[in-house]
Amino acid sequence: MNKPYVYITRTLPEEIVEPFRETFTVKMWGSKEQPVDREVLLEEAGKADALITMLSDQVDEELLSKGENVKVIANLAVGFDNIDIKAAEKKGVTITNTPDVLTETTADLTFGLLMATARRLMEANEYVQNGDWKNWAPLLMAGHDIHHKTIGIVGMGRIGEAVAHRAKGFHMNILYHNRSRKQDAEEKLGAVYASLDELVTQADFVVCLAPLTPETKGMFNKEIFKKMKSSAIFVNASRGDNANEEDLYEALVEGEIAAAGLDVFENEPISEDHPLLSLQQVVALPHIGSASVETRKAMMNLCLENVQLVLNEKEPKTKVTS
Ligand SMILES: NC(=O)C1=CN([C@@H]2O[C@H](COP(=O)(O)OP(=O)(O)OC[C@H]3O[C@@H](n4cnc5c(N)ncnc54)[C@H](OP(=O)(O)O)[C@@H]3O)[C@@H](O)[C@H]2O)C=CC1
Ligand SMILES: O=CC(=O)O
Repeated sequence: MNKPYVYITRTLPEEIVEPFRETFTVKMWGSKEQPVDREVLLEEAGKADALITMLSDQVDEELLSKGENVKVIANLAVGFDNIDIKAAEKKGVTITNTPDVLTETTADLTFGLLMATARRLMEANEYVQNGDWKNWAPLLMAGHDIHHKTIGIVGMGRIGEAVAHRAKGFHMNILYHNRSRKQDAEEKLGAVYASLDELVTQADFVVCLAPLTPETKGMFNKEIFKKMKSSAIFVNASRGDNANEEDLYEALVEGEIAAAGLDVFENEPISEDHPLLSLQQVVALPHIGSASVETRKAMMNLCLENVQLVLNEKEPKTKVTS
């Protein structure tokens, strides 16, 4: 009997894929960095029983209709805004993602980004490397305190809560905003529920960790930035589209907020001449929230395990539903 055919849209380490070659025929797009050509993906979908996709691949009706035999698509991310879940469900294709295994790693990065932005670490590093450091000065590279300040987390889910744990260690006051209250986070962490307006007016650090949905798209806009403190720092580690970048740029230039730490952008990779990158008070990272070697390997393994389970007519570990 022919082995099921699994197509992976990037080159993953052979040590991860190899154990699965006994049960599947695996083919991978030949680059670790470049996204798969759309035409190649459509063609491969036509031959595949399963796909492993990246967050940069659009899984839409066109792709689903080409993949006549595709039973499962495992997305190497917890976010699944690149996938038309309803269309997949209509076609009977199982979609899986990678929750939990990346939570702590992404929280580390989010809190690290908050710290780097508040304490101007990137600017200070560049200052030293450029040979500009000639003297010690009382206000040289002075930034903003983190400890005992107020953090406002929009999207207090798995990662949001893990960020709140870190914030608690820094004796921060924790506000959060979700569509529903999280009693456990309130009890364990002393987090206080707030409306979005209350949160953005009171927080020193506004951290977005909500998924990208029609409801959250552009939620950080001109009006919201205007409500923030002029000393506020905005951190976005969820999806770029949750913030309106033109409005963010204006808020930073007009001094309506103090700084921004961004791991995600409306268009990724962000172009090097993007206005946001011209601002010293912006720390920009290339979407590396979950990028530790350990976590990325765990995510890859989870995708492969989910594919194996579905192809063996079993429930996957982490199925996404609409
Ligand atoms: N930068 C990076 O590399 C990474 C980014 N991410 C991003 O982080 C996101 C969160 O991941 P994770 O914590 O695992 O997801 P969860 O689903 O656990 O958490 C998402 C939270 O957002 C809240 N939420 C949803 N809709 C809204 C809304 N309209 N307004 C306010 N809150 C809302 C949910 O609560 P409720 O339903 O009550 O509203 C939930 O608590 C991912 O979707 C992804 O986009 C994840 C990993 C790495
Ligand atoms: O952005 C990354 C994810 O896992 O979602």
